[in-house]
Amino acid sequence: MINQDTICAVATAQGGAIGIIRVSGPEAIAITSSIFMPVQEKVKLQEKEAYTLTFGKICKREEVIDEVLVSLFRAPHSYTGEDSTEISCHGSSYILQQVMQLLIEKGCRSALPGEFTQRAFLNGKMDLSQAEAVADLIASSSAATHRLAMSQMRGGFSKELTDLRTQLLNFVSMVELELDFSEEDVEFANRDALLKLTENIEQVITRLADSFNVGNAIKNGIPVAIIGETNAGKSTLLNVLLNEEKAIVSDIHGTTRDVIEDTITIKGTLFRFIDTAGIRETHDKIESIGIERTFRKLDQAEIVLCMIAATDSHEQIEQLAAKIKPKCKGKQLIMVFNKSDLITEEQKNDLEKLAIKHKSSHIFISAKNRENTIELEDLLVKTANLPTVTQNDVIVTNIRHYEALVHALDSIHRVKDGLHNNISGDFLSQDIRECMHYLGEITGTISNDEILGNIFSHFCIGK
Ligand SMILES: Nc1nc2c(c(=O)[nH]1)N(C=O)[C@@H](CNc1ccc(C(=O)N[C@@H](CCC(=O)O)C(=O)O)cc1)CN2
Ligand SMILES: Nc1nc2c(ncn2[C@@H]2O[C@H](COP(=O)(O)OP(=O)(O)OP(=O)(O)O)[C@@H](O)[C@H]2O)c(=O)[nH]1
Ligand SMILES: [K+]
Ligand SMILES: [Mg+2]
Repeated sequence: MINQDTICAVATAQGGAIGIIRVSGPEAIAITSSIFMPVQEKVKLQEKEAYTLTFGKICKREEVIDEVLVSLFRAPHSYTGEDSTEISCHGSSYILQQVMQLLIEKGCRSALPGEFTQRAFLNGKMDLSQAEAVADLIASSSAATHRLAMSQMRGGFSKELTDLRTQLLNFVSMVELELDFSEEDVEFANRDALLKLTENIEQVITRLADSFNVGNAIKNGIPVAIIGETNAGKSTLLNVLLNEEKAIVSDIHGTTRDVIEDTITIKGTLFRFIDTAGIRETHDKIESIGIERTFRKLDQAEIVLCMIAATDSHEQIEQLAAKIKPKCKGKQLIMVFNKSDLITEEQKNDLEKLAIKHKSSHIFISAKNRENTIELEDLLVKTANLPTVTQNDVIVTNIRHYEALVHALDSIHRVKDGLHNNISGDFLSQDIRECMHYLGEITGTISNDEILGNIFSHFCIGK
């Protein structure tokens, strides 16, 4: 047994009708029993079977704190793999604190964030990527994020990586066996078969690493930067898209100085809208810093809304386009002509020609009057073009996993090059071992306290 402490925590959010306290560890049942009196007095909690529910009361000296239900789990058949109980109380924070205090008096310790799930991991109930998916599942707020987290929690990702690792292990064992017979110049590991396997592994890892683009977009939102000259109406548009007065709007040029961002789901796609400081020549020090940030955000965006007041002169528009277009390579650029309420049909046709000349998709809106803004939203969803995911898709959503995959890919490339160049077995085995190491980091076969601490400390208490 790795954990000798018995831990307890409130597992439910405040404000509900019922509040649940979770207890887990070797003394979980004995300690719970010591503060709990079953209504049927002959019954003893310690003697009850696993997966049963017992009704009774919890008293502090003479005073009844609450009437509760206690559920019972016996190791290894529980979430943590340890003996566990759950005490369902009425959802008063006073009651829950009183029960927690009693448990602690009898020898429990308050659980750290994520400690139940950490124990589940340490007791082999799940691997590390599955444990991380538990946190994602709790945080999921859309069908897509739910599907990704559910697929990862149920082990789709783990299975794929474990399979790869097993293949590599078989492969490296043979190479290392050859090293033992180095005098005799034998070849147990058929180099052609190895090369084929390497190419296969390279393909799988590449696919997984590439899926991070989609995974990250689904989980954190597709970054959309709203860029343009001062007073183009960027902040007005942000507020319309978010349906909230998030940014200050005024007729003063240079109102927005710092980057303002927030996410919202439009037709099932999560977007992260980023309002930026308007671009203009300025001697104002703070505004200049804001404009620098604008360009940095432009860098991170996948979609760029280049906002232009339709009332601006052609020359001004050309200048802006010249400044922004070169910075949008590999991004989707949409020219948004705002304030179309202020222009004539003729002016509109002129601008249309300009947009066609620049070969970029464009739209006319009036942010202030909310004209055509729904069409802009539709255009955004179409431009984002996110694939719909199912629970069977294996998609990387976690930056830690992505980084490990990039390292693994690097090592597998070296293996491949090594095979092509006929390098010696000991170098080959070193590169294979390295690849295995990085894959093992994802599932937690390889882990250290720092990594674990970092992961579980971001969980909520009681999970
Ligand atoms: N009340 C309550 N609800 C909950 C949880 C919980 O711990 N308590 N969960 C927790 O987050 C989730 C459910 N997860 C769980 C996973 C495994 C086991 C469990 O007892 N597993 C045993 C038996 C499996 C079997 O019957 O085959 C095992 O793994 O051996 C319990 C809960 C969501 N809802
Ligand atoms: N007529 C008209 N006015 C608009 C429209 N959209 C925004 N405005 C006005 O234009 C002015 C500037 O709007 P903002 O949203 O602050 O512009 P911005 O691009 O964020 O400006 P900076 O933050 O200074 O770069 C405000 O007075 C808005 O009310 C529109 O569609 N039509
Ligand atoms: K402004
Ligand atoms: Mg603004």
